[in-house]
Amino acid sequence: MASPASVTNLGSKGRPGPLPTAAVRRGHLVSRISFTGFDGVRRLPCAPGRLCRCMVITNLIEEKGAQFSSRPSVSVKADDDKDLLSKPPQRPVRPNGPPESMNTATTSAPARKPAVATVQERDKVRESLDEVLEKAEKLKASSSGNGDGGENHVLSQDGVSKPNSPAPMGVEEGVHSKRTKTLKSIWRKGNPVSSVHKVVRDRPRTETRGQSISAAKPSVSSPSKPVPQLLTRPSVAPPPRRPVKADTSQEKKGPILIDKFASKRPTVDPAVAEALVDPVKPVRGPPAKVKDNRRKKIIAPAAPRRRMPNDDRRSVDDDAPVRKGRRWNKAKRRAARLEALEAEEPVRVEILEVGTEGMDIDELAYQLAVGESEILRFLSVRGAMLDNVQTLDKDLVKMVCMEYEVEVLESDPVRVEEMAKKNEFLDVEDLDKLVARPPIVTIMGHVDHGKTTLLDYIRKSKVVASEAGGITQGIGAYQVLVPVDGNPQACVFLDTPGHEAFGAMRARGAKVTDICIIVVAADDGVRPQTNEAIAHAKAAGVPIIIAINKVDKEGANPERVMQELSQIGLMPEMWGGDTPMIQISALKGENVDELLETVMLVAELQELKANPDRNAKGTVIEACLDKAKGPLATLVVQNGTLNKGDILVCGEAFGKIRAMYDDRGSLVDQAGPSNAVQIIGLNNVPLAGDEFESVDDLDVARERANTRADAMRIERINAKAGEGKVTLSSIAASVSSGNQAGIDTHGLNVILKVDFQGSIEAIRQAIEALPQENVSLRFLLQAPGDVSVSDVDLAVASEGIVFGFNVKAPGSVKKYAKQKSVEIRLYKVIYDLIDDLRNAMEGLLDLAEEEVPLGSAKVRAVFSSGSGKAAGCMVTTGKVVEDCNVRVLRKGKEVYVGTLDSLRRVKETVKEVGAGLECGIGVDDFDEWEEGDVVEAFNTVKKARTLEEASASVTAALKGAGVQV
Ligand SMILES: Nc1nc2c(ncn2[C@@H]2O[C@H](COP(=O)(O)OP(=O)(O)OP(=O)(O)O)[C@@H](O)[C@H]2O)c(=O)[nH]1
Repeated sequence: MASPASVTNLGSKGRPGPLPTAAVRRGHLVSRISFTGFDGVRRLPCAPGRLCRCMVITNLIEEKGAQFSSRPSVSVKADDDKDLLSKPPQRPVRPNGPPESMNTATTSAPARKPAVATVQERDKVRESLDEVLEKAEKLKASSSGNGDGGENHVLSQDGVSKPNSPAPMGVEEGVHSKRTKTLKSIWRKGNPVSSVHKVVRDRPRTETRGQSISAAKPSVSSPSKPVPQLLTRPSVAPPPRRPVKADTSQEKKGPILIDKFASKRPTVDPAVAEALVDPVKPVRGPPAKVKDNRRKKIIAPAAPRRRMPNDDRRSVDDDAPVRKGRRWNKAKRRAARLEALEAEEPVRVEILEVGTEGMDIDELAYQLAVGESEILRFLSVRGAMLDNVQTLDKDLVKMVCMEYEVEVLESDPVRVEEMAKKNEFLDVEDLDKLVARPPIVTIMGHVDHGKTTLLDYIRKSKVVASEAGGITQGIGAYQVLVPVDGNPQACVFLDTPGHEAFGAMRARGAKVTDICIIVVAADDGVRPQTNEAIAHAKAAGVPIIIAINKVDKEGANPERVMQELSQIGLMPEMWGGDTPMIQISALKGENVDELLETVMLVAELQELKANPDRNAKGTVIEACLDKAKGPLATLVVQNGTLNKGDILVCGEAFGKIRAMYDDRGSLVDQAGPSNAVQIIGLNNVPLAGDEFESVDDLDVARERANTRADAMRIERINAKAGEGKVTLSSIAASVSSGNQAGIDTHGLNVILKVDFQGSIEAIRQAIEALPQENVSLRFLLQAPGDVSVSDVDLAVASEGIVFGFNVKAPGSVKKYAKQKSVEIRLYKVIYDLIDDLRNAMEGLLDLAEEEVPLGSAKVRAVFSSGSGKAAGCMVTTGKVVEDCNVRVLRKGKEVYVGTLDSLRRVKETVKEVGAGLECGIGVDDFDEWEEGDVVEAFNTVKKARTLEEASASVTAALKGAGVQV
């Protein structure tokens, strides 16, 4: 939109030039320019009425020395001060054009009339202008008070009016928010933040559609400065904010001399002038249309003035009168911001800062200056399925950035103190006494993927030769020395408890560890237990290092493994993620050193610390009952120092340490942080995963152990008794409600006591071979140690059976069990235990009915017999016997199954009829005999089923019920 300032500086050819002062004086200029253009050919792309009024008011204000530009005046006048639009003070000016032109209802015709400036009329004009001036001053005062749209402008050094509000008109706010974002997320290598701004601001801008008056303001007010991107559309040049005269004190009010207007004219910015004459932005639509729109508004001034963002575009494109003030509502500002963002020409950043929450795809695309679809395509090639995903997690962002060679900075480095506080083994008092400790590493993974081979290789290659032979295999942990920068550093590896049905124990193992190596065979890929191991490690918040093993094998495909892992949230470092993945051959020892170095690097980043000068705390990683030594427990010290003679509480067990052995089987007196030792002296066998702590005296230890034992007992009884996992049989039960033949479901609660923790795994593995579709086993407790009274209590509460393997049940416990009618079964051989368990499970199964065929007969005639009908048959095979079951088949299809009620031969009732003889057969509830039917005679017997047979019948029954199995 053109403005008074720009108009007054344009010559008749559209170039800057002097304003015809005389015409202004006569009040002609505005109307002439507005409606016929400067030279009578070219029309201004601006609403004439608004233009005229702007000019008059602006110049009046300038004359009065007001310190605000034309914008607030126009804004308030146009929108808020209806008086000015309709009240008489403007009327007297009407013949001269400008004021009248504000009233759109009367604009066009009078504007074309040449005005006759009589003295009287001029006086009237002066009077009316006085009034206008007063109003302008009032409005100025009010606008400066509420800040509404009429942004306060202050004079800069060079006399250029600049907004002193941070975001006066929305678009500037958009710029502001953009800058904030830039600050937060964009960093450029070697550049300070301020230069980042500069880079962003200086980059080339494209034109912005729908640019509003305020959007263009800065380009006018400081044309020599870099133009913010969204402030650039010359063809929709906003009203230039002309510099207001520097010395414009309110007090300096002189008489209003219209003649002065010309001399006060500011010089026009050439860019603005060009914008105004720029032919690429022609006026859209005739002025009359604009006038009509405005007329509507005047007719209904009370109508809501809220406008949609699109209206901006239309009004700017049409060069309709600029709406200001509160019409610049939030929606409008947002629309302007969005448009500006759309129109920006993105420049790829060099460094991108990303938080843990990741980043929206559109934001990432913007920062990388690529299309969203390109990013999505790239990710889908990498195997990431992102349907309906709006936000990429940190790893995906890194991966994409790596592709575009953009460095990623993580915005939230975890401070060691925070980590320390998170670790439950550290107390607040420890924080200022922390020293570095070796990492504790666990190796997990799917069966046969090479865990043991890797552990063996590490053990053989990294334990000092003289010590290797002395390592006690049973301790479940050993320490190796890994050279880091030439210095051997300690690293503790835990023997993992295996996998299969041992999820809970593994979860405990992962909790103890600082780093988890997950072994994935390159020829097999991610398997169920790989997922399980990853889940445990993630749940425990343990960093994961992937060892892609067996790369030496034919068919090895490490890329596929990486792709599979990336799909479950582990993005390889080499793809921009943060999960180290090392390709190794555990068998040949290839790259195992690199794996260990990575372990140490990750450990270093974790800044693992502990306070050795305090009582010991840690976790039991293995426990067993030794016939000679009594309960044995392997402990990992996670904080403090454990000493021989310390009194420990260890889950439900307690006692004084009588002896301590390290991983080489040597007696030791002390174990510091991260050390694993085997101890003797507990009163009972603790559970792997139990936490331990050294306390001051035995009484405290006993009390705490008993409290814990009670709590655990109640927990087991309440939480576990009667609880079964969802199995096929439970589904079957719910589907069939017992109506389907062959489905019978049962649960067997088991309390398993063993000599070693490792035996549990062996027994569980063997038990897994038993089909459990019909009888599900619920292990309420599986622990090392002799059978105790509390085990019997648990069996009572859950109606379970106590199985003991290589353990004893003291006489008092046996007596107690007898009183409570609890069965204790003790075994020395694992297969005996399994066989008995199988028998117990099969004993719960319903007996199956089995058919025994007798013979068959063919129906030759049908005749009446009493109230019903009977079939005259010839026995073709076997025999038909009294009271047997019969099945009637017609053309191969079964039409009846039931029991034979009468069997006759020549009117005589007989017990059986053999092959080759005729007989009469009658069935009570079946009369629809037909010649040619086949009668099959059979008996049924009840038979015990094996678990496998029961399982097969369940499967068949489920299929019959339409359940997919
Ligand atoms: N070719 C090749 N074979 C390997 C490699 N690592 C392990 N194996 C073989 O894979 C098989 C299983 O290895 P283990 O180390 O027992 O696997 P595991 O994961 O410990 O198995 P479980 O203890 O049963 O869970 C063995 O026959 C190993 O010799 C390797 O890097 N290359």
